[in-house]
Order: sequence, then C-alpha cells, then structure tokens
Amino acid sequence: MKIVEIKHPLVRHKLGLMRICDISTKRFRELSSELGSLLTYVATDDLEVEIVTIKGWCGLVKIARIKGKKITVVPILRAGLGMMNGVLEHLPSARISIIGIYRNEITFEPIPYFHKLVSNINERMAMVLDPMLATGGSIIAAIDLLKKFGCNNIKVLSIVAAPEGIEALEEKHPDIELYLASIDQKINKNGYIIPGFGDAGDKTFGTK
Ligand SMILES: O=P(O)(O)OC[C@H]1O[C@H](OP(=O)(O)OP(=O)(O)O)[C@H](O)[C@@H]1O
Ligand SMILES: O=c1cc[nH]c(=O)[nH]1
Ligand SMILES: [Mg+2]
Repeated sequence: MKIVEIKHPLVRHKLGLMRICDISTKRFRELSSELGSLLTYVATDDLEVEIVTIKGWCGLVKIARIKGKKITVVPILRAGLGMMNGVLEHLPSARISIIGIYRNEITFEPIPYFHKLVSNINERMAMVLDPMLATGGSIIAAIDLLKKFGCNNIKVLSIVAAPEGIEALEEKHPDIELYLASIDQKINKNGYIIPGFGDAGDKTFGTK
C-alpha cells in the first residue's frame, strides 16, 4: 500500500491547531476543510495532463490540461464531510458519493447505515475522506463497499491515523493509496487515537 505522510509545514501547523482542546466547532471545521485541500494537492500529483494549443495574449501557446479524469469524492459520514469543501476546491466537477458508517462504542465494529454512490462508479477514481483512521474498521468497510460496486481505483485522505489502523488497512486493501497529515502514536482502550484530537464527528458538528 502506498502511504504518504505529508510533512509540509502548513499541514503540520494546521494539524497542531486542531489538537487544541477547547477549539471551537467553527475553527475545527475550517481546519478540516483546509487540510482536505492540502491533502488533495498531494494526492492528485499523478493526474494525467494533456498538452493542448490555445490562443494566448501573444499568439498560440501550449498549455497543460487535466485529462478528463473521472473522480468521485466519497466522504464517510459524519466527520468526512468536514474535509469535503476543501477537496472540492481543487476538484469542482467531481461527483460525490456518500457513505454513512458509525462505530459501535463498545466493540468498535463499523456499522454501515447509508450509501448513495454515483452511477458507473467502476469507471471512476474514488477519493475517500475520513479524518480519523483508528482501528481502520470504518475505512475498510467503506472500501469493501466501493469494491463491491466495481470501483478499484481508490485513494484515502485522512488527517490522523493510528499505526494499528494502517496495518489493518494494508492487510485488507494493499492496492489502495493512503494520504495522511500524521501517523500518531496509538489507540487507547476507548478506541481513540492518541494524541489525535478526540471525536472528530462531534467536533465537526458541535454535538456532545
Ligand atoms: O478507524 P475506526 O476505528 O473505524 O474509527 C474511525 C471512525 O470513527 C469516527 O466515526 P464515528 O463512529 O465517531 O462516527 P461520526 O463520524 O458520525 O461521529 C471517525 O469519523 C471514523 O469514521
Ligand atoms: O480518535 C478517534 C477515533 C475514532 N473516531 C474519532 O472520531 N476519533
Ligand atoms: Mg464520532
């Protein structure tokens, strides 16, 4: 599995701000989106371009243009939605497929509760968004679903990940690519990433 932990100072700075314990909902949401944008910049560095000739101000000029790549952005409800606007800044024409999954609080098993995928998803590259990769169960379940519908070109954008979750994801889906702002230390006994930033869904939506 290709794993890219982005060490860019802007990414590290914004991630640091997200870890402040009394961060407001507004600020957490803004930073999720900004990191979604920065992760997308890196995750799309292999998009194919074609050279076309256009009429410029001083005559004909050759320019690069992204070659009609079909992309679907796949936020995992709820917390993945916080990253979505930042991702769409760079991919404004991408279609959106939604997958709803929550974790059982005791067993940490992922419970899928909703999906609405774009048609012909087998022809698209999927960019799965979820800020937290803890046990990996939720992202693995989302990828299982995408593959069931024939989508095999998959990149995952997460903000923080625990080593345990990365290992589980690599075992189940070694063919995907994973882009991260940070590989954190571990998962605690309650299933939270340490240091992480707590419950990303609650912080994004102001619940609890
Ligand atoms: O890697 P895992 O162990 O599966 O944990 C990560 C998942 O947990 C959180 O979702 P949560 O169940 O809190 O739902 P929410 O986003 O609606 O709050 C988070 O947003 C991930 O989807
Ligand atoms: O640290 C964690 C782990 C799972 N889900 C979260 O929102 N945070
Ligand atoms: Mg949550």
